[in-house]
Amino acid sequence: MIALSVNLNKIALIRNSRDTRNPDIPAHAQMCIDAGANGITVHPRPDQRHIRASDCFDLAAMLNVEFNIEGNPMAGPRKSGRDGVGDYPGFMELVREIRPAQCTLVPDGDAQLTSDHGFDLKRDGDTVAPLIAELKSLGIRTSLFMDPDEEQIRLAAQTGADRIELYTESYARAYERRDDVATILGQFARAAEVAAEQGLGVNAGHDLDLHNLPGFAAGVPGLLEVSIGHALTVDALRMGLAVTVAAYQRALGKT
Ligand SMILES: CC(=O)[C@@H](O)[C@H](O)COP(=O)(O)O
Ligand SMILES: NCC(=O)COP(=O)(O)O
Repeated sequence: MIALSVNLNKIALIRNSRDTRNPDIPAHAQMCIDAGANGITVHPRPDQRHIRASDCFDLAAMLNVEFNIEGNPMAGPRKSGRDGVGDYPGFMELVREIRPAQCTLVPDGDAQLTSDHGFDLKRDGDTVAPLIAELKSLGIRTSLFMDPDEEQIRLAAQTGADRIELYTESYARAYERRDDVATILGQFARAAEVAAEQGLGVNAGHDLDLHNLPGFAAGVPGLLEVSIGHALTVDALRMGLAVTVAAYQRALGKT
């Protein structure tokens, strides 16, 4: 069974466009859970453009499903600069305080529009490994955001991480273009096989949607979890959140 973890970033983006709590983040997390979501994912960025540190505490207080916090482990403290919005404590500090079920480390720069690459562990492996060890000592499952690159995935295993999250943008774009989907999907399937050989669990995410998800779920062996937010939120504008979450579960082959 592939777990569906709903990413709430874009619901928070709407909330931040007014000085209000509407849409209420914990309430929408609960709607996702009531509709069958297996987990909730957030990506608190230093500029708090969408998910804020305070949201992470609010969610941690009410979630009864797995909580996955994603972000750049090197992101330090940042003043919010906005009345009524708390400061960003730094990614690792936030995770240390909350101790979510899972933490997915993502090598994002502050200026990025969105996550757009996996780790280069040839360069950053020695930096990442002790952070992985600390998170595991806190009882947090660790995952590294990775491109479907066999060599990099082998390096991911050497960091001591529990899982990788395959960065699925290249698959989503190939699917849109209807261009060489089988070849790209084969790269992800091989990457998942290498991960499993290395003792790593396999998650996946970024630009997965109702159209490309069934093929990915069927084509990538041993997939444990997908985290989906952008397309799911857009679909929810059309179909409603509960109906949309159920549709994504069906796209994962669950009835
Ligand atoms: C790591 C990844 O691909 C997503 O989890 C990320 O959260 C997307 O971030 P935005 O929602 O800020 O685009
Ligand atoms: N890790 C991927 C995620 O949480 C959501 O990515 P997206 O569906 O918003 O592209």
